[in-house]
Amino acid sequence: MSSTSPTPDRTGQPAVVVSDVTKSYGDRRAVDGVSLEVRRGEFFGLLGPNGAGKSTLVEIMEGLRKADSGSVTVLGESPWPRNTKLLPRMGVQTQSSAFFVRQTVHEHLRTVAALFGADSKAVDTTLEAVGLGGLRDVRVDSLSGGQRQRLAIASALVHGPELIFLDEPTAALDTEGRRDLWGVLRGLKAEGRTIVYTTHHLDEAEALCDRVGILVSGRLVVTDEPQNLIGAFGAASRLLVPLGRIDEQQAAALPGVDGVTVQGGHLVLETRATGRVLAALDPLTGLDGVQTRSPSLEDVYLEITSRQTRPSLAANTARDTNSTHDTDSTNRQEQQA
Ligand SMILES: Nc1ncnc2c1ncn2[C@@H]1O[C@H](COP(=O)(O)OP(=O)(O)OP(=O)(O)O)[C@@H](O)[C@H]1O
Repeated sequence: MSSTSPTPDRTGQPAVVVSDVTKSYGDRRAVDGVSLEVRRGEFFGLLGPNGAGKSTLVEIMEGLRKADSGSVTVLGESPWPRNTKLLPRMGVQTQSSAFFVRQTVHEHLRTVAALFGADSKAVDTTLEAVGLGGLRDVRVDSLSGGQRQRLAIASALVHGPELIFLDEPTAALDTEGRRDLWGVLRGLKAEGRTIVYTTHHLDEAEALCDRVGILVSGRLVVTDEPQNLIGAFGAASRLLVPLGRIDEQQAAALPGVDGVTVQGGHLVLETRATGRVLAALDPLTGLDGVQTRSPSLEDVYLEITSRQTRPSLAANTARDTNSTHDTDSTNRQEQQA
């Protein structure tokens, strides 16, 4: 999208290195000993429930907040105290991005581009990319919430930064706007840029991210590729059987079925042995109309976050993952056990 491609990295250093970072607000521990690395060119998603510490952690990486302890390196530099050398190399969209509200959309973005010494031609291409081309002459204070969000994203991208931080960039967007932004983000990754973003949309994280990290109560519980997490946690598949074929008790008694619920017009059979259950269903009901749903990142996320918030299971997860720090895939087998 941008005319400026990121300078190829010849150092082999990760884009971001976070080591044992801690941050409290009063007696509330928002980030609790987090360590992680984001590789150059990687699309990294930070996931977690409300209040888990995602924004605080991202703002520490961006140099907008000071960690209480631990260290952070961004593109080989410390982002704190405010490091002006990093500003042209980073794009930042926060949940409270500031705007020049009396300017038009185009004037606003031109001002932002000028602050970074960016090419003014990038203003038009960036507005088009985020779907604001038709609103260039509208005043910022007349924009809807979703349109402002697009402008905040445009403001983070207009100077062609090599590392982009986006905090819930699709939160206020409609379905079409979300899908459009996915295209923009994929384009940025294809240009070799590194993206660190937070989201509550698990389908989006699964579709876009090379790796995700899940934060719960300030602690990084796991970090891995979405597909690896789905495999490692052995989340259940679902078989949807039209109602009236078999009853709940019969379904629950089938070998390999872990649970049965009724949803809409279907019995939903949870299983980690799809083939066995299909083989058992076939002689009873036939397989016509039976649908199979594979486990998703959302299933794994719900399993991990509920384990962490239920004390007895949290103890198991802490033991299984060996450490609550950057576990990556190394402990996958233990997690499964
Ligand atoms: N400026 C602040 N002053 C005091 N407490 C804060 C401040 N910012 C965040 N917190 C608290 O720190 C914790 C982590 O907040 P943070 O915004 O980082 O979480 P989050 O994961 O980004 O949440 P969300 O998904 O709701 O945006 C929360 O308990 C929040 O109430």
